[in-house]
Amino acid sequence: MSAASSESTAVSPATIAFIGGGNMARSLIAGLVARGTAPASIRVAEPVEALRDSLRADYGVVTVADAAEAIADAGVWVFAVKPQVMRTVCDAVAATAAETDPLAVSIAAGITSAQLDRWLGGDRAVVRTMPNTPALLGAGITGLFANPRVSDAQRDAAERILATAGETVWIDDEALMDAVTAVSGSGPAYAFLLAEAMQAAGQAQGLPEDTARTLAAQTLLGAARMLVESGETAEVLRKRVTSPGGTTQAAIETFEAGGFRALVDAAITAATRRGRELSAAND
Ligand SMILES: NC(=O)C1=CN([C@@H]2O[C@H](COP(=O)(O)OP(=O)(O)OC[C@H]3O[C@@H](n4cnc5c(N)ncnc54)[C@H](O)[C@@H]3O)[C@@H](O)[C@H]2O)C=CC1
Ligand SMILES: O=C(O)[C@@H]1CCC=N1
Repeated sequence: MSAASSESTAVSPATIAFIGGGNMARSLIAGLVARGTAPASIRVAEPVEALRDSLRADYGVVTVADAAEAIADAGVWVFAVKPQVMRTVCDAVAATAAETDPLAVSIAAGITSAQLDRWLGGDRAVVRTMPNTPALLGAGITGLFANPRVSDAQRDAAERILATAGETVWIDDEALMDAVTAVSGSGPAYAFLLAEAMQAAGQAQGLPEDTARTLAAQTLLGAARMLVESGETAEVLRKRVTSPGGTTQAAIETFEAGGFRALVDAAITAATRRGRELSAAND
């Protein structure tokens, strides 16, 4: 199949090409198909055969080994590869981008819209996004930034794709996308770390492993639902659990004395800095 279709009319704005069919692409594809996007309108370029096979088997999407085949007739290209290979991947498809003028959507940490625009040959419509893994359940959140070349229709198209993964929030200042990455892109891992630590501490107090795991997981789920559904702040909800002189106060004072807030701040600062480093290191 030719990489660059000479007939631009063959390009469909409704056809979505994923370049990279790994974990995050799989989550987004699951959301798109579950919410009604025709699998035949989704192309996935993924070099690993086993991943291609499972995407085709699970979602009925069209899978190919090479990006050139996936992008030929697609109006939207979703770049879902690691930041470290993004430049090489863009170089390989830049000539087609110049011919077909697609909307380029990236989910890569760190990589800026200006880099993507430049690597795709310049004057390209680019939406830089940062989803997270709860996308797999439609319970994710994605930050999005559009460069000035993106039309209203393309903005809507990007929003529709990422909305299948959960909530969306547009960011006007791209410099803040590294902070979005640090808070919500990486954030599920922080919740899982807390769950691991709560489970281990519960086991250390004598609880059976399964019981400790269920107690920790269900507690995080319930607390997260209260945060989202009650309309109250985390501080108010925390104080309501904390009876004066009670068990929670004993725990919270221990967290505060151990520098919990400063530690979270340092962690999110480190993740934000790493996003900037990924941009510079892969330019
Ligand atoms: N894992 C996460 O929680 C999140 C990841 N991201 C971003 O998503 C991107 C992908 O991350 P994951 O899905 O976790 O990684 P992954 O490693 O699971 O997926 C990347 C896929 O790209 C494929 N690939 C490599 N070279 C390719 C090429 N030339 N053409 C087509 N495919 C190629 C790989 O075989 C792999 O399957 C990264 O840029 C990451 O920053 C964004 C939000 C959250
Ligand atoms: O750790 C990472 O670099 C990616 C981006 C956000 C979540 N995972």
